[in-house]
Amino acid sequence: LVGKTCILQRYVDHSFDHSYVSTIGIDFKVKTLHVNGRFIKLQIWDTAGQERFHTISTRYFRGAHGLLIIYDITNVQSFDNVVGWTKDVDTNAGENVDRIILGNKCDLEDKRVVSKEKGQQLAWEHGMKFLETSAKENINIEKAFSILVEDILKKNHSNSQRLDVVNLKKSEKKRCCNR
Ligand SMILES: Nc1nc2c(ncn2[C@@H]2O[C@H](COP(=O)(O)OP(=O)(O)OP(=O)(O)O)[C@@H](O)[C@H]2O)c(=O)[nH]1
Repeated sequence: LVGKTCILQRYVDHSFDHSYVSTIGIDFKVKTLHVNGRFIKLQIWDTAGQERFHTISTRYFRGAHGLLIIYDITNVQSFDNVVGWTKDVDTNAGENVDRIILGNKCDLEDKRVVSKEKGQQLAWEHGMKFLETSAKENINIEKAFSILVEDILKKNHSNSQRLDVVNLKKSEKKRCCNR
């Protein structure tokens, strides 16, 4: 519910849909970019936020070049869950995988419960980049992806035919006693 699907829709389809349809399992969209005279095909995976899909989601970011880890600035639980996700990412994604933390729904300033400083601090502690975004108002969505793509390209993936970017929506995850 942090807005993963909306962020992807805003970035790829340039639209925002108010109706909410929970992602089941996994979904992806493709976007082609023209960077430095080359065409880059981005495959962006949208993983389900619910705990019952956790294993699937984890499996999908193993092969990724970059990860967006997203919370909702109006939901403190989603922010706490990002901490859990960063650990999962450390375990399952390679060290070389570029990561960015996004605090989404920044248009809802009156409902904010997570300060921008808290988000920046968390990202800094994990050596990640950070942005506040709004899929609804189209704030920093393009920028988030272009920062990630730029970092990926810098990291010598330039010969790769395929760049997979996982849109990690872990933030709604509920921690379970047997994990
Ligand atoms: N105000 C505001 N609402 C947003 C924003 N992004 C998403 N939403 C709303 O938040 C709800 C959830 O959005 P989704 O993109 O479906 O969330 P999700 O993280 O993909 O959810 P799951 O697929 O269940 O994991 C929807 O009702 C959206 O309209 C935003 O930037 N601002």
